[in-house]
Amino acid sequence: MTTPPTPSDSASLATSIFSLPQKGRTEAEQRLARSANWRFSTLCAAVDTKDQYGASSTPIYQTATFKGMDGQYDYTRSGNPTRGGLESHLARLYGATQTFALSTGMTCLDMILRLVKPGETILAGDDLYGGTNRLLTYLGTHGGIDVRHVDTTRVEELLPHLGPGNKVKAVLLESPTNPLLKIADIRNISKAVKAGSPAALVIVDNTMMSPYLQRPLELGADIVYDSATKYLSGHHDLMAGIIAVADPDIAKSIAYLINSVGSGLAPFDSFLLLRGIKTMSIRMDRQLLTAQLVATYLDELGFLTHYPGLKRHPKYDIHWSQASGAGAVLSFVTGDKAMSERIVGGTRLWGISVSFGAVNSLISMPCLMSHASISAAVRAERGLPENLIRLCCGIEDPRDLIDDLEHALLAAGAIVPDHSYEAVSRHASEEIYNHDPDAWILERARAYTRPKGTDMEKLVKGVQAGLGLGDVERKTIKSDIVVSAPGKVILFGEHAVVHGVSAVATSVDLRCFGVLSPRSDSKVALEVPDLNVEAEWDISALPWNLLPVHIDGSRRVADKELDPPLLAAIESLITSNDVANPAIGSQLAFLYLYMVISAKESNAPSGTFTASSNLPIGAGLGSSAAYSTCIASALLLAHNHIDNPALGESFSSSGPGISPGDTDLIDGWAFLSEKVLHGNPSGIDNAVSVRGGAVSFTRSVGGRKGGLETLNGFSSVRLLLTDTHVPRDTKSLVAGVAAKRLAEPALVDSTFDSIQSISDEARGLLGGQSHVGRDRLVHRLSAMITENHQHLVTLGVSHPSLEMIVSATSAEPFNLSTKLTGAGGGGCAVTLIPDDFPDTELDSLLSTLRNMGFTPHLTSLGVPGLGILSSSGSSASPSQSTDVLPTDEGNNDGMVVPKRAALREAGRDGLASWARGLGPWSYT
Ligand SMILES: N[C@@H](CCSC[C@H](N)C(=O)O)C(=O)O
Repeated sequence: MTTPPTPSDSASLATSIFSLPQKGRTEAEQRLARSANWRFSTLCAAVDTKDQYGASSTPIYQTATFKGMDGQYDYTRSGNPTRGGLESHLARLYGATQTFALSTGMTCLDMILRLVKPGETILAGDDLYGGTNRLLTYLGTHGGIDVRHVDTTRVEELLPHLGPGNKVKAVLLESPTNPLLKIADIRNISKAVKAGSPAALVIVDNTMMSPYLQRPLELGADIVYDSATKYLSGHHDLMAGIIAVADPDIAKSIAYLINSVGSGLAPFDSFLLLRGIKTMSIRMDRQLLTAQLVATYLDELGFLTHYPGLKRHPKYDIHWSQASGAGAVLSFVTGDKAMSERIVGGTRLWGISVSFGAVNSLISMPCLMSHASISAAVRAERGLPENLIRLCCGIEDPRDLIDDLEHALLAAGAIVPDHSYEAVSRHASEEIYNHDPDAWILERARAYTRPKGTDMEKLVKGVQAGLGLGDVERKTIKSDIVVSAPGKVILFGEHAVVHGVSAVATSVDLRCFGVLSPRSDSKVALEVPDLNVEAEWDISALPWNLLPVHIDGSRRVADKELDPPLLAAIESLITSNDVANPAIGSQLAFLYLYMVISAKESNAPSGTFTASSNLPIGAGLGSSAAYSTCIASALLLAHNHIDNPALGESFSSSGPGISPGDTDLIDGWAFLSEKVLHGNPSGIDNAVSVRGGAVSFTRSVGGRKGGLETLNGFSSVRLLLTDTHVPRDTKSLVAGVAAKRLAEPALVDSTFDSIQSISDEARGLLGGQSHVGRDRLVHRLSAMITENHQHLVTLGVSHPSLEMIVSATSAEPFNLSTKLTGAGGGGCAVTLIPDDFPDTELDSLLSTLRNMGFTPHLTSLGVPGLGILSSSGSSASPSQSTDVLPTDEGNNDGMVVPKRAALREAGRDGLASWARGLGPWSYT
């Protein structure tokens, strides 16, 4: 090979802190000689550290420059003692003359492939990591390099390319390949390349194995590289890559490139990597055992499973002749992409993520994630199944990992219980595991079988047969149904509303989001991560016999009242009947609506409802009504009781929407759910949540007529909602006002009259009848907010924390109007933000409030009500049940996360952008 000119400082890259200081040289050399006989795990842990203070772990030399003119180091791009220490340590692990630590595995490949010149040829595998394929494609299109993909599992496939006159400069191998775990015969390929193309370099991406399991330099390869982000570091907390070479000339060339480009690993990452390496062998020992169990389990269940630890792997013997373990990555085929997405979305312990080698286990669909940068056509050409699932085992207890996977396989309908299997007791199972994990896993797999056929109907029948359900036709939805609904603030009239005064409430742009996703195991499940709720029920175990009305078909119109015996029976299924506890209430309300809307068992669909909200819970902002609206609308959509905007079944000729009839229907069911949660709610919260905008509500008191009026003239206004975090007791605050009215009737009644006038004016302004301009509207609303707050102070329901917010916001330079909202006594305050309020002042107000210990949320009033994701619906294509989050590359290289999982993981602050990214929504 041609060696580029070697700069004098390149030598510093090839040196380590333990080998250099003259004082310790003899000692270091002695230790090196002794370490020649040490086994791998000893080598991992025995890091040779020399430093002036005797530090036991290699210090971090966090410096860019080094003083002096004749020292070993001058500049960290060229060499750094921490990186040098790491590289010396790694050289022993790889059996290399020299190793280099770089910023990523892909940087390693970039450096190595710079040794190939335009016009020369690279031979690479046809099953390989998507990022590698991307770089090779780039070199082919931009670097004038002839890149050829061949089946590297067959040495004879390479031979024609190595014939006379060939220009092969690099043969790039993965073994096992990513993600199909195919095996290349490194030893024989190296021999063939040396014979046919002596100038060519055999390069091995060893990431799947790490030097612990496979050392390709010993098999004849010229250059090995590893993504140290994986097993070497082991914790997914850094990115790094390692190049290992045997030939000093190749080492010089690589050193030259690394120094020229500046791709060496930073000191802190070098330190972290050095720390991770010490535990590599024990981590991997555990990971390998688990991978073997998982692969055996899937194989026994009848999935086509790729793992070189399985005896029936076509290259089992070759793999074990060149490696000492099968690794901790395996992949399997389900035959159905939608099913694979359900499996991936159904796991808890297995994290949905790219990469592998970390202590925590990961699950992914390569075609949608790590290999998405390879076009679908090329993937198909190379035989990479779209439904392939890749599993990367961590160090968790294998029993928990199998439990979790089994649960997801069952829920996805990928396996069904084998009815003929006689289960062993839990105790016996533990005994078997303790004595013989291989026998244990075979026993586990015997309990299930794969359903015959792949379509959903057959799967569901398989589940029913397995559960002995005879002819019960269990329904499921075909794809995710995604809904959202807003919370509310009472703008005017709280407390007075209890005594017959009108209240005005508007929707607020903080929302609950819900996804109803299909499953096919005859279960219904509820997940509300904000409340730590994760519950599932066998549909057949629900108290169907207690349903009050037995009619054909399911229920379209909501009952006016709850059915106490049914509610009590559902309560008994839930571990506690403390309805006031939102975690319990959420389950009760969901199951109640689920049963009553289904009306009979055979109508009840299998599914998982997942809800998460960015509304503070229990702060008087209508979080329960938003949740109720979500469950009601999702269940009604599942039964096709309301039109699905996704299917173009809209009422409006101008585009998809939710008809007034459907809006009323949803509101009725949301109100019933509110009754489950609150006993005797006014109905204003669900009305606002379903309809959005603003409503005026008058309670029927003392024979006077009450009612609800939609205020159509309300357009969105900015609002600051500030949570005091002071807990309050609504009941005692309401009782306090009633007691005050008894004690001071004249004062309280005149206060109520004033509040009624405010509500009347608000009704006029917001109802669209009075045609005032926008400025005047905001000005009047501000004045009425200040006035209404004073009345609430008179009623005795404010709190020092609320008064602090009122003073802070009304002070110069802000001059804003604030009132308490809801019950008062703590909870939230609302501040109207005029349209022309400067952003700089808003920022300063937000920090003022935060410094006072409050949490302000900037939001809008009068936003739309119930939303249904337009691309969701019971008849949509199953493949739409995942979200593709495009990367910055803007191609199809995206990360796909099942909607249910993405919702769980979005977190309070990420919900709104998650929802926006899903596609167009239809609103009431
Ligand atoms: N978006 C990334 C995906 C990284 S995949 C990382 C790893 N090699 C794996 O196989 O999981 C990219 O485009 O590179």
